[in-house]
Amino acid sequence: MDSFFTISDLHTPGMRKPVSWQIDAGQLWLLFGPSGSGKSRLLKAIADLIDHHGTAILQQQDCAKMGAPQWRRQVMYFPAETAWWLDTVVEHFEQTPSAQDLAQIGLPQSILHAQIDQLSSGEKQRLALLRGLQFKPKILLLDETSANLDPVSTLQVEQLVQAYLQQQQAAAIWISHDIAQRERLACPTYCCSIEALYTLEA
Ligand SMILES: Nc1ncnc2c1ncn2[C@@H]1O[C@H](COP(=O)(O)OP(=O)(O)OP(=O)(O)O)[C@@H](O)[C@H]1O
Repeated sequence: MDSFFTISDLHTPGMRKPVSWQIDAGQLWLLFGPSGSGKSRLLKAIADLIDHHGTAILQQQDCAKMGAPQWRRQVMYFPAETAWWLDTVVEHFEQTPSAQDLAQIGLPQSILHAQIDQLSSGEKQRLALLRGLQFKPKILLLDETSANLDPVSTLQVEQLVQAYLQQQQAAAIWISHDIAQRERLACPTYCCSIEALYTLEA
């Protein structure tokens, strides 16, 4: 049977070795490793945001044969530092999130009309996640998505991601330095150090 998502010999400057990886629908992988070891570069290469060698195939669709914007909507990178380009929160959404959508990640409805430059980094990370999920990506590439959050908000974000993966039969790679989070979210099979990926032969 064809695999859901396969990367083969993926390599870019900043990564020590090419990486190959097979990921099934519904899986949530926690990726960890020392600072500067290439975790973010790997996720950016998977999302086709930076020049790279190797292949990435999602449900038999080859990244190399697809336009970058279309690929990035399906294989979506959520950076640690979120990007905003308009004045207020609501202007960045295709569909205005409901009060319930916001409440599930601990945010009030009034935040929709807040100025972007008045938000904390943790508020921006949660809003960026909500915004990205509206595009229904099949692969979430989460770069320290809860690093700026308090414990309650962290749990809310974890629940949102887990529910999304089940509902949409999507998959995620989540970079996290938080050992407790790794234990909560991923059974050992789905927890992986970048060094282990580097040692696997393609
Ligand atoms: N354009 C580039 N060309 C070559 N190397 C780069 C480039 N950009 C970044 N690097 C280097 O790639 C290495 C890996 O960076 P990366 O951001 O992937 O690390 P990381 O594992 O995500 O670290 P952290 O946990 O601190 O976020 C770093 O040494 C960085 O300096």
